[in-house]
Amino acid sequence: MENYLQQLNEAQHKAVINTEGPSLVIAGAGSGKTRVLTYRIAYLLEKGIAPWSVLALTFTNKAAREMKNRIGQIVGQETASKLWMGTFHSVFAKILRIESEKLGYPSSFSIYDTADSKSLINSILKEMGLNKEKAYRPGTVLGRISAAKNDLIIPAVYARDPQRTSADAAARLFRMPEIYQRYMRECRKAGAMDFDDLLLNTNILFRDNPDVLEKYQTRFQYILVDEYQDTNFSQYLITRKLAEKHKNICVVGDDAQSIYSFRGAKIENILNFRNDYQGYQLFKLEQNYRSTQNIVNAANSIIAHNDKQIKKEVYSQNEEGQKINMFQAQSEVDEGFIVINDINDTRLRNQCQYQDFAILYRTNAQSRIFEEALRKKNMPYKIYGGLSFYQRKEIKDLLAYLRITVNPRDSEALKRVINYPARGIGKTTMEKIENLANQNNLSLWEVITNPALPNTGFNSGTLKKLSSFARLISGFMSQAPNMSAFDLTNEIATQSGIMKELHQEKSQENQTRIENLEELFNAIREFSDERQESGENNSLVDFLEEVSLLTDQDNDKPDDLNKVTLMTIHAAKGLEFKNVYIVGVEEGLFPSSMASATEPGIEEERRLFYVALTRAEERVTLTCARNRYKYGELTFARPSRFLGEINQEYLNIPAESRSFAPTGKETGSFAKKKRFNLKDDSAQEKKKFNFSGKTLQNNDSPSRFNSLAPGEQSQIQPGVIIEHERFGQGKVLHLEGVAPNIKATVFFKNAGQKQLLLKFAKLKIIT
Ligand SMILES: Nc1ncnc2c1ncn2[C@@H]1O[C@H](COP(=O)(O)OP(=O)(O)OP(=O)(O)O)[C@@H](O)[C@H]1O
Ligand SMILES: [Mg+2]
Repeated sequence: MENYLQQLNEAQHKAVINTEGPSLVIAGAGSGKTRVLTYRIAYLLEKGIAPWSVLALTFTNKAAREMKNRIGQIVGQETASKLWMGTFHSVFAKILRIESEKLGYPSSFSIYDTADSKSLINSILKEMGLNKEKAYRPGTVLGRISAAKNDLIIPAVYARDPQRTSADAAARLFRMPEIYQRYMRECRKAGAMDFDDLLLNTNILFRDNPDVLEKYQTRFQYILVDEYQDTNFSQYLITRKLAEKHKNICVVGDDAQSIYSFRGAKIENILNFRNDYQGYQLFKLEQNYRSTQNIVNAANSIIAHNDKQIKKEVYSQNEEGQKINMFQAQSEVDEGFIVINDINDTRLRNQCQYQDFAILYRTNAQSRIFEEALRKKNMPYKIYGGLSFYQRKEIKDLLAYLRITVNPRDSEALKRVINYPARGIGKTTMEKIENLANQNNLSLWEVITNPALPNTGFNSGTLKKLSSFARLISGFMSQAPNMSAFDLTNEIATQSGIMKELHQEKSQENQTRIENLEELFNAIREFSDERQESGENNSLVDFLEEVSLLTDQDNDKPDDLNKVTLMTIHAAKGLEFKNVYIVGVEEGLFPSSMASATEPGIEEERRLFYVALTRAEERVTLTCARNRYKYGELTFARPSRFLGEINQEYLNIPAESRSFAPTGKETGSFAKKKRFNLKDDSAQEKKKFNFSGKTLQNNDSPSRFNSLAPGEQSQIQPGVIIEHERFGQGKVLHLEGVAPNIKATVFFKNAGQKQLLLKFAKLKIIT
């Protein structure tokens, strides 16, 4: 057997073999947290713990797959395949299917994706006559419902929660409680759960069924969670409940990499851990194995600008490595070419593979420029997120047929295909059916198949069309139990008329669609075979579940190996690449303009920047553009404040890009100044963890007026109210010049219009 324990340093080794009781591993990026978790599981299995009594929760399915694979190499794949391992959503979806009856759901419940949820919200808004109101955008409404669910606030409580209702009132969303209530009702009628329901319903299941909770508490002797800093309250509570009995819970995380608070992630979960599990063991890992010294130091220097963090240091004993490169391009198109050319040069010079390169951006929309440049150069690439394979129209159409076959009450799926291919079931008919469904508290399917339907005023032509659709679906339903998922899908593609429809008009577009559907058949076959081999469930329900729970990191196909990777930084969490390009490092883009308004927002963006930097093993390149199109208009872009915040020692700035040389006072080496000081349980340490405590608040500075730090300078934007040491309060009118020589024109109430050079002016930002 492989001696994997030798592949650990002393601190990691300790964290692996001390398996009993609660453990907290908090450590910086690339220090082997995921490796510790992986080897800890291998170690447990080797000691004879049954794989099905281990529950391991990862942030993506891909991470789970890789971890399982690695464990399999040590203890045998068969044993590894029996672990309960996956994302929160996929593991608890599995448990919910087993226990669905207790919640009044069918075991083949559908999982609504974001598009389904938005479409449902749209219908609800329409019914309530709110669809023309500007405040009620489906995305906004869904965001609020999602936040409520992840805080375990159900509709009845929502309406009584003053914090929520007053926030809604401020956003002019007065009818949120009712929308939320209706949304829940519709999902239930449809036998569907959205992503957040998977967690909420798990909590409800455990709350209302002590026997069920006890069963899983007993089963899961060991619970392990990766990326703990990004769990939300709902997830936190699930693990806490499950761990109550054995208390063998090990969580690993890095507060500096918490980047999902916009989705409800709570950094406080780490703090709660300390309170919930008295006598827990704390493990700290200090050595980064991933990156060069230069990259680690640069990353430390940037995260040091955040107030709210658990102080810790990470060091690398890898090579010092080269400095971080920076390029400022004229335009976004130039940025694309600079990056692609640099990838090509580096690949040839350093004999790298395409797969050694990643281009990371803040928003999906930035990918297009790089895709075009890569295509022009004939370089292979794979792109994550954005419009993934499973979001294509033809794929969603066929999947919708599969969904209603396993759960005919799935109204979003039904709406999608009842008239595709065209069957003459028009909008008016659908509106009537939806009304009937609402009035009688039924799903659309229950209306269509209702014996009383002929008495509701439809003409005989329409009735015929509806019953022929119902017969088609019923046919699929009765075939389903006797057919493999693959054969059934083929059958449905033909009998539904989708294939005929696509073959009828011979266009390039339709040809591509047919190829995509064939790809879907392949995916189903692969899924069935793989699952069969490992002895896991491989029904159509399981396939649909897997597809609906794919994350941005998951569309990695085996043939996708030697390609340049394009992804958002959020999706890059946990991953590593030899060469990393962080692009669009500009104010308003990164940090994003939405986040720049508040200090917590900026801190989260800074953590995101830290995550981006620490993905790299050898080389980091930062790029920005002078001009960029925004909403169809060419705008002047300023380099990001983050460029000024990196300790200059670690940067290589070409002469033509000197304009963003940092000017701030933060040039001392953070790495040398501060040692890792996360000590176990000392009173002083507790204080540091207390985020609301004084130690982490920086608002008691001695003088009221200082020159602005480079980070703050970029908060000075037209419209911002400032207070000047001598001139008093004034409003910023406009800015000119490039950092660090930005001049602001300000109108002061008492002193009139003045021009200030921001790097010298002694100011305070008021709003
Ligand atoms: N003791 C070690 N010896 C050699 N390589 C190691 C050691 N520990 C970890 N590594 C390697 O260092 C890299 C980073 O490890 P890992 O991904 O586990 O870190 P992490 O703390 O989970 O990072 P992140 O914070 O990005 O999630 C991996 O390539 C891993 O294989
Ligand atoms: Mg990790």
